[in-house]
Amino acid sequence: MAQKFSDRIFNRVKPLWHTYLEHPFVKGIGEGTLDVEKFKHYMKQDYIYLVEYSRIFAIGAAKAHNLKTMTTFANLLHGTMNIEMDLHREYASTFGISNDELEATEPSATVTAYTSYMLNKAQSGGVENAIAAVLACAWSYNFIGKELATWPNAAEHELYGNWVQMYSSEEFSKLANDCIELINEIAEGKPDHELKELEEIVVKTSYFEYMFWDMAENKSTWPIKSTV
Ligand SMILES: Cc1ncc(C[n+]2csc(CCO)c2C)c(N)n1
Repeated sequence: MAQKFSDRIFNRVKPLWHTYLEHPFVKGIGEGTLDVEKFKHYMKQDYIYLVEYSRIFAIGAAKAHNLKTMTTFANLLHGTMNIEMDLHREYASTFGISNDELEATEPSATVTAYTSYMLNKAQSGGVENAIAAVLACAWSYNFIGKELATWPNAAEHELYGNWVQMYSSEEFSKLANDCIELINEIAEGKPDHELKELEEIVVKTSYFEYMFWDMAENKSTWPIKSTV
């Protein structure tokens, strides 16, 4: 059987994704030692990241060529805005952060660059660009979640256990697999130069994922603090 496009992509990003597992922020979640102030910064930034990210699912649904693709994007949109963002709202409420405060978070340089890149790719291309833009996010979180779930007590940790459980869950594995299935369907019959472009989007978003972990670890916003 011919190699699936997702296998080709995975071979390319695997070394990169393994560096996530070595990242101090991700290790801190898995080992339960992460500084809670870093986690709060991450949660707030991730919340507004997910707002922009959700727009890509909506663009994908609008650009879909068939009902199955449209339904998958709609399910991902629903899952993100309701299930995934509920996790953030629950964490925020335990930290005494209101939903309004969450929503009013000023996006960091990394979040701005990452979401602008994805939105640009999704808006300037066809439905295949939208799926390539969202693939690394949904898939790499499931990759990390499933790995951390095998670490001793990670899924039972009183604070970070819910995070590990959510991203390793069957429900999120299904969402990631739906994205993988979509990219394979969309890749069918496409010439290699077009596949290369899609692969590039997945590689770039994988780099942005690493930058996101760095941003969280360093609690960074913008390089120069504004005085205006
Ligand atoms: C920076 C960043 N990247 C990826 C995800 C994970 N994620 C985003 S959408 C989606 C699919 C279904 O909601 C998943 C798993 C995140 N939260 N933050």
